[in-house]
Amino acid sequence: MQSQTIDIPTPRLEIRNMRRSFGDRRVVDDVSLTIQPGQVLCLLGPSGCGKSTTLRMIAGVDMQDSGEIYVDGALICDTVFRIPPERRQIGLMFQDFALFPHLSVADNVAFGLKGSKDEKRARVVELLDKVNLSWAIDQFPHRLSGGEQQRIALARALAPRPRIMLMDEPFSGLDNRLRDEIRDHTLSLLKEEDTAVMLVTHEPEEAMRMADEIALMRDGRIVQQGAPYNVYNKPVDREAVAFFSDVNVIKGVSNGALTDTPFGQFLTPGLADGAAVDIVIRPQHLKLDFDRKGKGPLPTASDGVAARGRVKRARFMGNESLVEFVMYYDGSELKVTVPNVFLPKEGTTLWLTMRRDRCFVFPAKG
Ligand SMILES: Nc1ncnc2c1ncn2[C@@H]1O[C@H](COP(=O)(O)OP(=O)(O)OP(=O)(O)O)[C@@H](O)[C@H]1O
Repeated sequence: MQSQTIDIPTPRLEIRNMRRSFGDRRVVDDVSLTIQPGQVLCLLGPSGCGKSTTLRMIAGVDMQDSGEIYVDGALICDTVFRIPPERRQIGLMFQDFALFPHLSVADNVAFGLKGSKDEKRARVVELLDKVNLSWAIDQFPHRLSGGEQQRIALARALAPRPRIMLMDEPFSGLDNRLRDEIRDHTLSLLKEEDTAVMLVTHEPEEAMRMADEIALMRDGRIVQQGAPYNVYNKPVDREAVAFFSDVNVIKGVSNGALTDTPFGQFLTPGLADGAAVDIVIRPQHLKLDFDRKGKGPLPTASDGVAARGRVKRARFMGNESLVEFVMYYDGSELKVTVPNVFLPKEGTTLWLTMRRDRCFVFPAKG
């Protein structure tokens, strides 16, 4: 019988079982990740969960208590062996990207480059062209806008052709108007250069926009990892749902693998009788319909189940309206977001329709 070999590409970056404590507090707890060339992995999590510490250890400016770091399959750091930061071929970009104020744009971009004067100049010209700032080659940083300085910092970080790019909230200093444009441009440039990217952010929207893969971090651990679609649509727990958007939590108690809710009975298999249940749904996944003399919509099975609620408050939020309800069934409160302007009066009765496949069922914590 012939044996088959499966060709698994060597990751550009692999970290295994990384741990780091400060005092008796473990801030990075057994973190393992891989990134392929040309792939963007977003390390996403709330402030203080250990993202930057993870990044600093990979960059070599902090040292893990245990764990290993490999680049293209070769060990670059464990607790005994350590290649210094400047020899790791890792590019860094932080929110405070600090260009050298006394150097021209050309000299800033050429700063980490080796080779002849002509070779350096050619690379500077190539990169400034890629970030659409060829015209600024002889300018000094203070003459440029925040967005332009950020693009120069990107060119500087990419100039030595790093094998890996580590980015810590690199866009958070930019105003909203610029941010999306610069994010998209940065992303396409990083892909073009085939760099493996680890981007640290606490903003789910940024991670969804930039990432091929999201690693969701909480209290020093990776709690979930996958493509943005999967992390958003198959969250591991209630906190993971809530990290991406506002949520409604319908509380219930499982009995005979069923839980009563304003929307009828829900299947809650695998839960013991008497177990507390959280049924979680995002406000944008509830649909609204008008009340017709006490009667609501007649949804098909795929539309879900309808229940009556009374408007408690409605607010216009810019792109959408947020309507808060008190449910007739049990007085529980639910929020619904509706595109554009929809501001029903307080006390109006409306029907909410909930699709079961949009809900997440978790055992309640605590
Ligand atoms: N050198 C240090 N000494 C002591 N504690 C530290 C040190 N560096 C980080 N910490 C603590 O470790 C925890 C994780 O910090 P880290 O900067 O990795 O979090 P983060 O997820 O990047 O947060 P943020 O998004 O706010 O930057 C924090 O509570 C921080 O105060």
